[in-house]
Amino acid sequence: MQAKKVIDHIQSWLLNYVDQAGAKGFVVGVSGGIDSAVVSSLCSRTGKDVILMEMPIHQAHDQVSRGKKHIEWLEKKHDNVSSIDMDLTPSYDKFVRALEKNQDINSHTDLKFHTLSNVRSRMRMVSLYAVAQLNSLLVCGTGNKVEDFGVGFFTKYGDGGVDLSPIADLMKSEVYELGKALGVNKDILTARPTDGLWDDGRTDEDQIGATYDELEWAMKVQQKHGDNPPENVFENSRQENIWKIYLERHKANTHKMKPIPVCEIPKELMK
Ligand SMILES: NC(=O)c1ccc[n+]([C@@H]2O[C@H](COP(=O)([O-])OP(=O)(O)OC[C@H]3O[C@@H](n4cnc5c(N)ncnc54)[C@H](O)[C@@H]3O)[C@@H](O)[C@H]2O)c1
Ligand SMILES: Nc1ncnc2c1ncn2[C@@H]1O[C@H](COP(=O)(O)O)[C@@H](O)[C@H]1O
Ligand SMILES: O=P(O)(O)OP(=O)(O)O
Repeated sequence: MQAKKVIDHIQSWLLNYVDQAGAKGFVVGVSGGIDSAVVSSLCSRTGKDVILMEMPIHQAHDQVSRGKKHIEWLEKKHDNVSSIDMDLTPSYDKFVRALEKNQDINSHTDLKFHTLSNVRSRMRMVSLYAVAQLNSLLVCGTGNKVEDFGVGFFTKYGDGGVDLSPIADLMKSEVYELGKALGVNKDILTARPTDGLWDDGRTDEDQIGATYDELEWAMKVQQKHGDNPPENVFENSRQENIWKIYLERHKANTHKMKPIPVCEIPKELMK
């Protein structure tokens, strides 16, 4: 990949899109992870208004401080960049208490944590859109190709609810390459990817059972062979297992990758 040229390409794409939309710039949630670090850096380079939002919800300290450091770096470097620190923890806690009054969430621990992880992501989406509308900005997405079109590892209408998606045609390893070329700091480049949505601090790899490199490999297998690759594609049992993990997630999450189904009314019923 020609990283510098890809950066210029995305920068022009962002500029063209925001201009034709008649918006003033972008709002980006910054988590301390690589995807949001790269997207916020790319948006900052456009010269348009950029608001970077840090939105902790019972967040691990290291994630918050990586995010803050990155935001400070971009604010120093670019006059068009400003930031908002919005602690969503109290609102989230209130929401959980209200939910508990109406739903028995405590008897299904796994389902409770899973559900609430997605609530966190959706609360951030609500906050990003509020700030976007108040400032005539667009909500810029941070999903990469493996998350968005491979395993569907994002929250529907949470971090998946965005206006435009500048890095969704790049594999995770390519996002790291851009990160290096953009000068993103080492703490972010070496942090283990995590959605930061779970109190026990589990990483994406802990959740999925495969690394992003492994998932990338599986996605390439799918691109080449479809959903039924020949046996000889797999060199060992680990590869067979990764393929199973990948395909299962891909199939279960296909609904997130397509427009929502609309019930078409037969013409004869409309007469
Ligand atoms: N980028 C990241 O790393 C990132 C960000 C956020 C979340 N995550 C992770 O992603 C996962 C998201 O959880 P999820 O996928 O269970 O939640 P989700 O809310 O994204 O998707 C599940 C919901 O989709 C709907 N749905 C399910 N099947 C459907 C179908 N066939 N057609 C239409 N709609 C359907 C239902 O409303 C269901 O509750 C979690 O594990 C979370 O930790 C990762
Ligand atoms: N703590 C956070 N502050 C701001 N924005 C955040 C935070 N955590 C996540 N985000 C945004 O959501 C996407 C996806 O997050 P994952 O950590 O991959 O789940 C992230 O890129 C931020 O834009
Ligand atoms: O989306 P981010 O920025 O949180 O990156 P990662 O998923 O690598 O933590």
